[in-house]
Amino acid sequence: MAEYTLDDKGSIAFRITNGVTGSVCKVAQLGATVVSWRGKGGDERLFVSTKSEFTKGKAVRGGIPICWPQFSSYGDFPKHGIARNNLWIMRDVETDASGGSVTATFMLMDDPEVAKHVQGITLEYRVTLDGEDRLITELVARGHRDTPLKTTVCLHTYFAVGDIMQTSVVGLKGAAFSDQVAKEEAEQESEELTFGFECDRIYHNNATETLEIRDAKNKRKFLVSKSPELSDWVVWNLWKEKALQMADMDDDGYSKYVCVEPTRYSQPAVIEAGGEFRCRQTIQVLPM
Ligand SMILES: O=P(O)(O)OC[C@H]1O[C@@H](O)[C@H](O)[C@@H](O)[C@@H]1O
Repeated sequence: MAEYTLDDKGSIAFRITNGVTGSVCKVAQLGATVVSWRGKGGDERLFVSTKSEFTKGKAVRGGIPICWPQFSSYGDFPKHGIARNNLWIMRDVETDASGGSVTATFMLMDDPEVAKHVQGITLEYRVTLDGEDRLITELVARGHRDTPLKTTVCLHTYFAVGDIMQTSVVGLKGAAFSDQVAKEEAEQESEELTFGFECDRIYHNNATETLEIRDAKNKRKFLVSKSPELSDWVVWNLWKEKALQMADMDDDGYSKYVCVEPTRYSQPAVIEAGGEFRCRQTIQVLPM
């Protein structure tokens, strides 16, 4: 089931409910950003800063912003692209009675702001609450233009954690990464990546399909998986000092989230005329 609702700042959002599992998510019209995902018991799984503005032209600070057609500032598009801060429409909702899943499909609205940056691409986003209480988000970009478009992409998920000091990311031991804070290449030595500092890392060309986020304070763990089209993992927490400087982040916001982001960065995707690019993340929450 899906219904219109308002997000926290009074702008339009869509509430999607899975009647079988009891899970509910909320997708803002702004950026088709999934801004809430709760299980049957009401536990919130995504972090959203209370200072998020929810206005066109600005991304939501939290949830799952879609960074497309560019990850970060690496290219000619605005930082993290134009999908996250423009308006989307909900196209339809399908319920798969046998599998117990519900999928809402969103389309990026073709308005002048979008057309100013990229033309001849249809962008579709499918948000599924499946029968096993998983959240699946899939982005599909279809080309109908004469020239191919080179893109990078990132599903920039802010996971809600009880305390960042009791949080770790597991599955990256031995992985090479670009440290965007120290501006150097490094390799992860430990089994668990723990926090206590500004962390901004691109684990490039990393084929690990699933990472585990241990949220010890909430006694739960997230399993986050990426489809093979997403070649990289990004892990980001801005930490104390930068949280104070960031206008749309709560002062203590850094302690309540970790971003683990399935990303396509190392080798940009090329969308040919008549072709498409598809990528997906799947998230599950388990007790710990
Ligand atoms: O402030 P923004 O544009 O939402 O970006 C947040 C962060 O997003 C991460 O993906 C980047 O690796 C960081 O470098 C960046 O700071």
